[in-house]
Amino acid sequence: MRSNPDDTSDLRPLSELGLTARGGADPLISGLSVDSRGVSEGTLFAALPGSLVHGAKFIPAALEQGAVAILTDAAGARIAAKPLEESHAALVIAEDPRQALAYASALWFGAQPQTMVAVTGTNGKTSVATFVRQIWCALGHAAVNLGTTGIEGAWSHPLAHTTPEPITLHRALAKAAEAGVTHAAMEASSHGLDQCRLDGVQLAAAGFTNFTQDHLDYHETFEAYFAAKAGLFRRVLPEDGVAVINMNDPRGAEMRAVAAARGQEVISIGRGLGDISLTGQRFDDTGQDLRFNWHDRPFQVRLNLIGGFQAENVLLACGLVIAGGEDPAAVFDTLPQLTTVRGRMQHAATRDNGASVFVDYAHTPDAVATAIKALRPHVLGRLIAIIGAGGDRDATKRPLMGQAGQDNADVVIVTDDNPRSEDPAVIRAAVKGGAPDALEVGDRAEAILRGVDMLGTGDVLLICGKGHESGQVVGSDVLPFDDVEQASMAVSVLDGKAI
Ligand SMILES: CC(=O)N[C@H]1[C@@H](OP(=O)(O)OP(=O)(O)OC[C@H]2O[C@@H](n3ccc(=O)[nH]c3=O)[C@H](O)[C@@H]2O)O[C@H](CO)[C@@H](O)[C@@H]1O[C@H](C)C(=O)N[C@@H](C)C(=O)N[C@H](CCC(=O)O)C(=O)O
Ligand SMILES: Nc1ncnc2c1ncn2[C@@H]1O[C@H](COP(=O)(O)OP(=O)(O)OP(=O)(O)O)[C@@H](O)[C@H]1O
Ligand SMILES: N[C@H](CCC[C@H](N)C(=O)O)C(=O)O
Ligand SMILES: [Mg+2]
Repeated sequence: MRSNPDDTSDLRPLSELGLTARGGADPLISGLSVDSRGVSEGTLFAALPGSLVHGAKFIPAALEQGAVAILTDAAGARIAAKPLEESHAALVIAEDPRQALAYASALWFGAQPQTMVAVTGTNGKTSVATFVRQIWCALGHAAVNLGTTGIEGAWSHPLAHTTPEPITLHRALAKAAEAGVTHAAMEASSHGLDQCRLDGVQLAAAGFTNFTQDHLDYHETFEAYFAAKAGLFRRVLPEDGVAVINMNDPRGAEMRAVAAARGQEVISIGRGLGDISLTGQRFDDTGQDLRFNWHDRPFQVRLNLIGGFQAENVLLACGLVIAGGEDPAAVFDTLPQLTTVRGRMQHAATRDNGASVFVDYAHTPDAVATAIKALRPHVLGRLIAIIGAGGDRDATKRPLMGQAGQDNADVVIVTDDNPRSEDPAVIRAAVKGGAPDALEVGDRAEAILRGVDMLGTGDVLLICGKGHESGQVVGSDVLPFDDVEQASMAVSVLDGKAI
């Protein structure tokens, strides 16, 4: 184990990273990098096949900056054949250099929290990982969750990606372990799985929430998207690991079969079925009461969380914690202590007339439908939904998100959500394609103000899409923007209070 994950004075031979170079070369390595711009004297440069360019194109630059070893694939070795031949750098050719990098990063940084679990699925990963961390903390463990909202809990650290690339991931895990973190729950995004970013993590258990449309811009087909997610059980979770599967999802049985084929123990979750079987759910203003069975033993608990789907996420989280070795009854005892995940069905503000505003991270068609339906039992009057879709992301989901709004809400307002490099009007038009009756208000702050202004007694406004996010990405600028803040400002302005 490295005493300091950032200490590059600690040189180690390439062979200690599980890598074998051509001709038996075994140089001392000072650090790892996937980007030539991060290479310095003694670095192992991983020249990875990219979506835009092959990293091998940057091998000459990496060699010039002092790289002593290159990890790439056969295509990369061909691209940089000449500069490699002229250099003394060790060359490691791997069939899958991304996976080789993941294993090497795990060995380089060494320490990981002792008990780690991962969760995949189109929606619910952040929620499940956060609940797992909350349960572990309530049981007295030093625990973190790692994903879209960064690393949170007993140790915190910001992250740019839901599943960071292996060097960033293992550096963070080593630092967390160093700080005393013993338990970690991480999100396994489909991009992360497809690129083997978490293949070096030692998992005790892995969970599957659900499978619906997202990220077809990257995976292209539903089957490729499912195969990426199935990689968590097919490849990353070891045979003695436990798979925790939501059997209510239409693809749950298929995912269970993937796990069973590896000989993994399965804990199944479902409504009226499975090892943890949800048998009753009663909603009120501040949350819900749940009844469920753990095998044949019934439990009844209070959940201070809004949204029926959060019960599924919580029970999946329980399955993961139990799979990690905790006593089931002790796990279920902690559930009344669970708190709202930031930006997921978060209560943001209340108007003087009693109408409420909620903020939720629904950014897929299924999530929009699920979130609106989840609020319905809490709404006496009209349910108004604000919807937008991100630029430079799966364009085919846009009309489906609009339609999910139109089918389930009483009023829909279509607005902007991170247009990135695209023309926001084009994105809004696509969303409106599925919600022809929607009101279109491009400026998100104005959309929120208009939505709050519509609220009569008993009405609820649901602001979808940005959840915990703190910025609106327009072009390459990130403009400060927070839905919760905007909602409470709108309420203050309209109810005549000082801001
Ligand atoms: C689409 C995607 O996932 N891309 C990832 C991929 O980059 P790429 O294949 O596009 O890279 P490229 O630009 O073609 O370059 C190829 C290689 O050359 C290297 N390079 C490039 C330029 C240079 O000067 N020198 C150099 O060495 C790059 O570091 C790269 O390794 O490999 C890179 C290195 O491993 C990743 O950093 C990068 O993630 C980018 C930044 C990204 O935005 N990914 C997003 C879409 C993502 O992963 N999102 C998911 C969220 C999913 C969810 O919502 O559930 C996530 O887990 O965060
Ligand atoms: N079990 C679920 N079933 C359906 N929809 C859900 C479920 N859990 C959460 N959602 C919806 O998905 C949204 C995002 O939830 P969460 O952030 O937990 O998902 P995620 O999988 O981490 O998303 P991302 O892909 O951005 O990382 C929520 O705000 C809610 O609208
Ligand atoms: N992890 C998701 C987040 C989407 C959030 C939404 N606000 C958007 O920008 O589309 C993605 O990158 O697809
Ligand atoms: Mg997430």
